[in-house]
Amino acid sequence: MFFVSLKAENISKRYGSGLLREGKCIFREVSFELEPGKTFGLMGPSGEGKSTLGRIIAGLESPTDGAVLLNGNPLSGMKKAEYAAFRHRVQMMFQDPTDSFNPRKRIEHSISEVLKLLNNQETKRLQSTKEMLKTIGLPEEVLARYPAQLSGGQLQRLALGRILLLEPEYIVLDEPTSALDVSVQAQILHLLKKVQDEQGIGYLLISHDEAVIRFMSERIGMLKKGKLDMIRT
Ligand SMILES: Nc1ncnc2c1ncn2[C@@H]1O[C@H](COP(=O)(O)OP(=O)(O)OP(=O)(O)O)[C@@H](O)[C@H]1O
Repeated sequence: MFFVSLKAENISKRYGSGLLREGKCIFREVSFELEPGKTFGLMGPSGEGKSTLGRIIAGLESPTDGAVLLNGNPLSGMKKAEYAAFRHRVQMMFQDPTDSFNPRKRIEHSISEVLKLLNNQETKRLQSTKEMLKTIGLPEEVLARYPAQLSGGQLQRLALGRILLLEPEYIVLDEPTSALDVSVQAQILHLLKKVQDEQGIGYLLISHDEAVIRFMSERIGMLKKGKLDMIRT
């Protein structure tokens, strides 16, 4: 895989600003870089803007100032098709896996929706699904179940598996284990590490849990009082 860098450059975010109002500045001039196969851990107290920063680097929200750069190209200057490709390459995984699946549909439906987006043939779809289930360590029986018939850990594995079908280069993991029992948290973290080793995906890991961040991350930043301080470089 060739080196694809994803950078936040002097990002500031203000909510509620307009022509006449300054608004509330959440953070100011934050810069950091994600690299393939590595994890940047983002920690900090609640409400300091970790999730906002994650959404900005995933292209789901715009910064008030500064830029998100993919291989040096600003996201804000991308054409529609380029932006769609960016959104494919940079995925997001959330805290509560039950929110990631339609409760009224069997798991196989949610998985095949993603595969259809990729325009794969039926046989290729079947093969990708089987390989994905092997990677995340779940049996094929789960496909016939409804989300409520699976545990939080199993659903979070599937949420990751569904993202992996898109072959992303980066994943923003927003508190990926916070909704899970302690015993299951470690399994998910180990799975994330295994997948990263095998596929070279870069992670932005957001967590309020310092132990999780320290276990997973090559580099660590603390977002506090509107600033990002590097704790491990
Ligand atoms: N759309 C919005 N409009 C106005 N303010 C917002 C909006 N989204 C977030 N905020 C505010 O921005 C701040 C940062 O929120 P954010 O969720 O990014 O923090 P966080 O560090 O991820 O917190 P937590 O760990 O509790 O999720 C909060 O004060 C929040 O109220």
